[in-house]
Amino acid sequence: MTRERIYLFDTTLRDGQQTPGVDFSVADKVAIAGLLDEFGLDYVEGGYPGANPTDTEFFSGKRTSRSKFVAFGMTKRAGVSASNDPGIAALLQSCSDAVCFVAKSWDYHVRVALGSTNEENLEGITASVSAVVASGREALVDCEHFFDGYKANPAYALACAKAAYEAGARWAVLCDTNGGTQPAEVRAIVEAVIAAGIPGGNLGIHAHDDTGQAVANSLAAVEGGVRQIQGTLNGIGERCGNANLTTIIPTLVLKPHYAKRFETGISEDALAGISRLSRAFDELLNRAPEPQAPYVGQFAFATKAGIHASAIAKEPKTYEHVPPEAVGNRRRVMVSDQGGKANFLVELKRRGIVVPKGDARLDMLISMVKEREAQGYAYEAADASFELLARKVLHGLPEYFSVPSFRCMVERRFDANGALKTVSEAIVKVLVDGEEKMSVAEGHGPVNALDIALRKDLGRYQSEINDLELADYKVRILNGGTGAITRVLIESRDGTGVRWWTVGVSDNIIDASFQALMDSIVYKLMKNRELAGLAAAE
Ligand SMILES: CC(=O)SCCNC(=O)CCNC(=O)[C@H](O)C(C)(C)COP(=O)(O)OP(=O)(O)OC[C@H]1O[C@@H](n2cnc3c(N)ncnc32)[C@H](O)[C@@H]1OP(=O)(O)O
Ligand SMILES: CC(=O)C(=O)O
Repeated sequence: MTRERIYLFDTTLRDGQQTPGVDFSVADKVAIAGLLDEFGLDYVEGGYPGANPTDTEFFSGKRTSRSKFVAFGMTKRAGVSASNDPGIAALLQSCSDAVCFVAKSWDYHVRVALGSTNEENLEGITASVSAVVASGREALVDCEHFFDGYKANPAYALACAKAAYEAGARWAVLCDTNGGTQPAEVRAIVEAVIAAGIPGGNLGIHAHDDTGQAVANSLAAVEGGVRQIQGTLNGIGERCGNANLTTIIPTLVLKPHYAKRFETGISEDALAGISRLSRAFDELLNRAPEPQAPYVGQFAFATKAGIHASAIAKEPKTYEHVPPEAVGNRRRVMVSDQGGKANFLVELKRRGIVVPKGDARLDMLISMVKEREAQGYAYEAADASFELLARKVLHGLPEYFSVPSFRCMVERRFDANGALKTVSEAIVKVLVDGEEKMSVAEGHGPVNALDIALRKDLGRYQSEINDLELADYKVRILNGGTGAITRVLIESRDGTGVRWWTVGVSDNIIDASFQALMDSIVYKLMKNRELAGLAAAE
């Protein structure tokens, strides 16, 4: 059976740019366009040339080699010809393969937002598309508010989409701009549009996630007959975001319901890079990846539950809807108070720690983890602290150094200029090879000062921790009041690019931070020895 082609259109660099807090530089856009192009998207929409200097500069060159490079802009204004409209001129001057117009398709918007007549709007669509087609480029029209418009005035919404199609637009894209339409409505309206004469092969869907249905709406539109899907990486976009391509693409490729009927431009090899793509994008945005994201999230194939872990150890398919490797992700079996022996054995084996199921030390480790979790530790979130604890209990771990005492001070005082200032200082005594070293440091806060002092002089280990950096610091108060128990989680990374999390728990936030900082350094020293093929004690 021949499969129909679904075309994938990425609008990360255009609608994604409308996300609060997201502001791409030209260099960011070049890098992201490169990632999308390499991944195999059919269309990469780069932005709005003429709207701002970044986008105009970005469109001064062609930024993709395989994907069609798309410039976005609005249809011409009423009262001017397409050839005299500065917006159209900027689009035609851009180095793009295709132009995607946004056009009103809800008569209410034409009246209120444009202040023009329905006829002027239709004429604007026809003239704008014709100008792009005459320039030899592909034209697309995002029919803004199509579904709301169709519900209010079906004949006019259809007339807008038809004006685009009949003027030669390759795609009329039906947009759920306000994101409130439900999947069954999307499907029924798409079917009505096709019945009215626009072939599904010329229709696209652009869905927003305001009711958490952007992915469902995109797939409902495919069921209805559209053959282009617009979306963004990790679902970024205006308000609640756009349809998430990192969810839609694996679904189309891996789920037989779609894969039997449709093909995309994404190969299975490329799909195995989608988790990396998603994380590289978050890295560029400097934001933490969403751990529960379908397919690509850190927890997408993670299990805490003992009953699940035991079955997964026998046969992974028991609790996995697709193999994690297919999307470049991995299985994680976590240790916590929700886990049994199976969780621990799988996790220990993955870390190269072999222990027989009947070993009494394993029971000791499990009860220690459960006891500590009851006090507030969270080992499923602190992989490195778990490994240190496991190695200590099962095989012993050398004490590379110890900290007999530390002191942190926070002082609020007037400085020499009479300005009120808060100063944090830490003094740490470290014992290395029997020699006591004392380090003093100032920091932005007491934890920062403690961290700097702790890592200032570790004797013969100092050169080994020079590339150690703290990447993230999270504090959680586990019960209320000023005497509350505090959990601190610290993410560390080093020059090899490896990241790890450590945990500390105490009724004192400095003490909890100290535990997590110590675990981070000890883990780094242990990891260095493993990499060098040395015994942990060397
Ligand atoms: C649903 C979507 O996501 S559509 C994409 C939205 N994205 C953006 O708006 C981001 C980029 N936009 C911008 O930088 C600016 O809005 C610009 C440069 C495009 C225009 O700026 P300005 O000329 O100052 O106009 P302004 O932003 O105040 O208002 C938009 C104008 O476009 C008109 N307009 C809106 N949609 C269309 C359309 N499809 N066709 C023709 N005109 C339109 C509006 O009526 C309004 O005109 P008015 O100034 O006569 O009232
Ligand atoms: C065009 C667009 O981004 C929308 O209608 O949502």
